[in-house]
Amino acid sequence: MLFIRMLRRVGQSPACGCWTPVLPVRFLGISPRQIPADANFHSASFSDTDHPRVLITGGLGQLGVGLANLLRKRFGKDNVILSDIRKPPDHVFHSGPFIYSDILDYKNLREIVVNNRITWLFHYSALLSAIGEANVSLARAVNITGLHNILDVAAEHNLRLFVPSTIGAFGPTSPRNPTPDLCIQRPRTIYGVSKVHAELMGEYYHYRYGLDFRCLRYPGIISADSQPGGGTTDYAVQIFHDAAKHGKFECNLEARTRLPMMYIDDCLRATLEVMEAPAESLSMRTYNVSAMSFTPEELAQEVLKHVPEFQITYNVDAVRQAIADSWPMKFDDSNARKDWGWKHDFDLPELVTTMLNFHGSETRVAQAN
Ligand SMILES: NC(=O)c1ccc[n+]([C@@H]2O[C@H](COP(=O)([O-])OP(=O)(O)OC[C@H]3O[C@@H](n4cnc5c(N)ncnc54)[C@H](O)[C@@H]3O)[C@@H](O)[C@H]2O)c1
Ligand SMILES: C[C@@H](O)[C@H](N)C(=O)O
Repeated sequence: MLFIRMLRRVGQSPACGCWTPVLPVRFLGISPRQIPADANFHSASFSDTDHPRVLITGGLGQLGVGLANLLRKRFGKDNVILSDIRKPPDHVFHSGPFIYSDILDYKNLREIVVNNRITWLFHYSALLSAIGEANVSLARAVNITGLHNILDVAAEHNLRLFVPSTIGAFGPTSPRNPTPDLCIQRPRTIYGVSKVHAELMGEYYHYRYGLDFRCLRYPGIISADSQPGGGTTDYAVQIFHDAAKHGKFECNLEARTRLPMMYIDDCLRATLEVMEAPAESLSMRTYNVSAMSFTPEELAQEVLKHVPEFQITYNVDAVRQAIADSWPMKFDDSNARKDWGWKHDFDLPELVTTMLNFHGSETRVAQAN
C-alpha cells in the first residue's frame, strides 16, 4: 500500500520538466538492499553560506588528489574526503581526510555518506579504456555495478553528483571531427559502453527522481605529478617524463593519431565550475569539454623546441591504436562555453612548457642528489 501511495505521489515538476523525487530509488527495484519504509530520506542540502561536504571516490588515481587539493582550497580541508580501495601514500594521507571506500559495497558507501554528512559526490572510480579491455568483467563490475550504487546513494541522500565521462563514450560511427554533444554513440570498448550507460542513467535519475547529476566528457588528461591509470591517451603524459629524463620516447600510438587533450588544471577547474553552475544555466546534464587536439608527431615537434636532442620512435600497440582510431579527433564543446562559460587556459605550447618545467626541475633535483 505504501508503495502504491508513493507511486501516486510521483509527479511532474513544471519548472524543470523532471519528476519530483518523492520515490526513493531502492523502493523501485527488487534489490536485496531495500531501505525500511520509514527511512528518513533526509535532504543533506546545504545553505548558500555553508560549504558542501564532499566525497571523492577512486581518489588515488591520476585525477583525484589534484581534485581534492582544488576543492580543499575552496571548501576547507576537512570538508573534502578522499577515498579509494588502495593505501594512500604518506603525503596524501597527511594532506586531509582519507577513508577506505569500495564502490561495490553499497552499505559501506551509505555509511560514509551518512556519518560524514556528505552533500556532494565526485565519482572518479573506474577502469580506463586499455586496462578495461584487459579485464572486461572487473571493468563491468566497477564501471557499471559500482555506478548503480553511486546513483542510488546519491538519490537517496539528495547529493549533487558529478560523474566524468570521456571521449571514449563515442565510437567509429560517431562524427569524429568535430564530435558534438549529441550524436551517435556506439563505442567499442567496455569502458566506452559503461560511460554511455553512466551518462544515460545519470540523466534518467535526474529527470525521473530529480537527482542533481552533472557530467563532463573529459578528453585525455595530462598531468605532471600523477600517473595515468591504463588508458589510450597515456602516451601524452609519459612523453614528458621520458623527454626530460632520457631525451627520447617510444610512442605506442601512430604518429598521425589525433585526439582531444587537456591539461589537468583546466580539467579540474571545469569540474568545479560545472558543479557550481546554477541549475538554470545547464541546458543539458552531460557536456563535452575541450582544450586542444594534437597528434604524437605534433606533440613531439613542440617538445623539440625545448629539448633539441629529443627523438621519438613508434612501437604501436594494436589494442590502443584501434581504440584511438574509433575516438573523436576534435571535440565540439560549444554548449559548455555557451551555457556555463567554459574556457580553457592551456593550449599546446603552454602545456608543453608547463610539463617540461615540472619534469626538468625534477630531473635536475634527482641529478643533484
Ligand atoms: N585520466 C583521464 O585522461 C580521463 C579522461 C576521461 C575521463 N576520465 C575519468 O575520470 C575518472 C578518474 O580518472 P583517473 O584517470 O583518475 O582514473 P585512474 O584509473 O587513475 O583511477 C581510478 C581509481 O579508481 C579506483 N578504484 C578501482 N576500483 C574501485 C572500487 N571498487 N572502489 C573504489 N575505487 C576503485 C582505483 O584504485 C583508482 O585509484 C574516471 O572515471 C575516468 O573514467 C579520466
Ligand atoms: C580518454 C580517457 O578516458 C582515458 N585517458 C583513456 O585513455 O582511457
